Amino acid sequence: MSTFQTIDDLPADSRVLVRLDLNSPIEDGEPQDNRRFERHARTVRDLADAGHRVVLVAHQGRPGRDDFTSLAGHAGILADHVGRDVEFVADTHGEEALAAIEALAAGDVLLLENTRMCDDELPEASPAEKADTEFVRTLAPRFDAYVNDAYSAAHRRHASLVGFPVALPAYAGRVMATEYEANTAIARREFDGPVTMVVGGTKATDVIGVMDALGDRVDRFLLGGVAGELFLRAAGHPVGRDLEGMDLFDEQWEANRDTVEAILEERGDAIRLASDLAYEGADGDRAEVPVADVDEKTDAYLDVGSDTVADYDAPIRESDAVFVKGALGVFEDERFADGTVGVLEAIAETDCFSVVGGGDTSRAIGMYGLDEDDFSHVSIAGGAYIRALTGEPLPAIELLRKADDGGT
Ligand SMILES: Nc1ncnc2c1ncn2[C@@H]1O[C@H](COP(=O)(O)OP(=O)(O)OP(=O)(O)O)[C@@H](O)[C@H]1O
Ligand SMILES: O=C(O)[C@H](O)COP(=O)(O)O
Repeated sequence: MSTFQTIDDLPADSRVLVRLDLNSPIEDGEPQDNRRFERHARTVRDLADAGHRVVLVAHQGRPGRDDFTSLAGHAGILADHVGRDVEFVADTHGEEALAAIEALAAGDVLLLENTRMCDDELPEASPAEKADTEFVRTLAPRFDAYVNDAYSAAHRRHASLVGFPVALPAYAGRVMATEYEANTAIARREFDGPVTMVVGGTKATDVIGVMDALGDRVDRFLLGGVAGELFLRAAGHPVGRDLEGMDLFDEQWEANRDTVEAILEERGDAIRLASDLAYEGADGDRAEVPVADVDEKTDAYLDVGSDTVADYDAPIRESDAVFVKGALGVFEDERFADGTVGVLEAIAETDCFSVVGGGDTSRAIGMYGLDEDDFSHVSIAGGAYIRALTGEPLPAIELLRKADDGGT
């Protein structure tokens, strides 16, 4: 039995309310196209092609932040990916929204306004409390079913994520089902051979928490990025100097020092640290230094070095599964992309099960001409991916699961 009821199980001619995650980078006030649109388009297209009436809800940013804006621009980008019109109404659940929902014909697609513009959406609360908000009580009776495709927001207990599945029969969309299967594979430990995790990026506290929680479900951790330098510090090397204007190292070092030292002590054999690092030399070019030669914290290291890339190659090729969380360097700058790209290339060349997660890190695949099809799964989730890796239940997903068990 599959974990969820999916959109393939929907009764014919349903009126469906569909939660997507279209949260995107905003530049000059406009949403920027990204993988989320492309992935969700498949769910929307399949629902519309099946003749359902499709109403979409999604969020953008948070009140008080620069990226908190209307979904008007998102509708056009989504329409291009779906290959159908996506009507937009600048209302979440008022008269205008209700009239537009009422007017839909079979196969029509309508996007409502940013859910976070509705006061009932954000404060986190229990599913029962969220189901009892005016937002959910007003919209739910207009639909036959609720579809959750917003895997990457499933760690939030917001009305559109946990309220509607209490009020309506709930189904998983294509993105939800695919992301769930791939990202929980490591927690379910469904591999016979070695499992490797590549750990990097700037959110050291998050990834160190994952390393701690995963314990021996992972055989080898290959480290880089900020987390990697914190482990090198714990091993006695004076690294971890911030670029001007950043505070990535000292605070995260204080917060994680005990955990890092404990992991090194307990799982030292499983941890591979960089043997060399790259920095910006006096002439502006990439320069490298063996970690053993670093005796003063004078340079900001922006990538792992070429010996490290070579060291990480064999463990990747010997693995049954490789999970990536975070970049090994500042790959946005071509001079410091070797670590991230080298590791991704090695993974792409093997036929192991591979998952690349994190919005930033997965951008490197397109930037450096790698083929997404060479990876088993490229996740569009950030916080939800981190939690899924360790098997932590995500509230919105638990509700879909209960629906499959016949509960509410
Ligand atoms: N040594 C370093 N110093 C500063 N930044 C670094 C370093 N190594 C990697 N990075 C940065 O880490 C970023 C990617 O990691 P991040 O922790 O943001 O995670 P992500 O998992 O890709 O994304 P998200 O969690 O935001 O979806 C890249 O943008 C890269 O520039
Ligand atoms: O972009 C994301 O990671 C998700 O949409 C969750 O957004 P949030 O962190 O603002 O809740």
